[in-house]
Amino acid sequence: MASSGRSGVKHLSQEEAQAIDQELFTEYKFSVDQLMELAGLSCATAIAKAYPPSSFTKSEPTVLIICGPGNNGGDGLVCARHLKMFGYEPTIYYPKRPSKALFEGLTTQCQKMDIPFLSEFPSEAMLIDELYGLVVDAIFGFSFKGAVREPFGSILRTLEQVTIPIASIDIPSGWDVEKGNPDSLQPDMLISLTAPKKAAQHFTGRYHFLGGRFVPMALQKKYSLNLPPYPETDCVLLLP
Ligand SMILES: NC(=O)C1=CN([C@@H]2O[C@H](COP(=O)(O)OP(=O)(O)OC[C@H]3O[C@@H](n4cnc5c(N)ncnc54)[C@H](O)[C@@H]3O)[C@@H](O)[C@H]2O)[C@@H](O)CC1
Ligand SMILES: [K+]
Repeated sequence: MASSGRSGVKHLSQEEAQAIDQELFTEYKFSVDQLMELAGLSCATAIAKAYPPSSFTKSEPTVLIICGPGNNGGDGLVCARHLKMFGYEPTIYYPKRPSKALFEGLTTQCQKMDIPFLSEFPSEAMLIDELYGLVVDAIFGFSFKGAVREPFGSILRTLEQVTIPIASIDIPSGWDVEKGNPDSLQPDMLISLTAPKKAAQHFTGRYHFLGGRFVPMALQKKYSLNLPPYPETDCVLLLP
């Protein structure tokens, strides 16, 4: 069933999100690297708009980025690299790394840019609040299904306790892609890539951005995305 939010933009089911993703690769011949770069850049840009370095109360604009095992995690690695370029101090936690050239390359790029990778996740939410000004949740995106498996269950339980803002990439992790999850993370920011997923209708944080300005018009029309126009050359748009 079609659904749309206040802006009139379509909210996608899990199946539709995966179908558009596949079509971008198979019919439109984009590569994953290309779209991941644009997705990650959108996320870093949205973060820079909502939380400029000058707004951080810490002496440095420190950001903890938690990357999951799929492409959502890849978006997080790209986002970290751009945040560093924008003057932030990102730190990455990446516990489950796929052995694929794409992810290995993105990891090396971050390492060579002196972005630290934590070997263990902070055991207490209080430690995260003390050390960082923002958390980026790049754990799960639109392919998440079922009950959360470890080590991500305990990571999410810790994140539920932090008081600093959380910015979620594409889906707040632990949320059902269509139904949401009132008992899991409640992020302050959501960056919906391509188009919001149905779960975004349960988002109550301050900033809902649309990002990933790469969907060709014919594909937007085929899926009736009804995307609002992005301003000028911007790669992100703040939704009402
Ligand atoms: N088409 C698009 O719009 C684009 C999507 N991108 C990103 O790609 C994401 C989708 O990526 P993927 O399809 O790789 O999937 P995800 O990154 O959503 O997650 C899949 C991974 O999570 C694991 N997983 C799934 N359910 C789990 C559970 N219950 N407990 C523990 N682990 C679980 C899977 O085994 C798999 O390793 C999007 O949300 C978006 O962030 C971008 O990279 C590029 C463009
Ligand atoms: K996420």
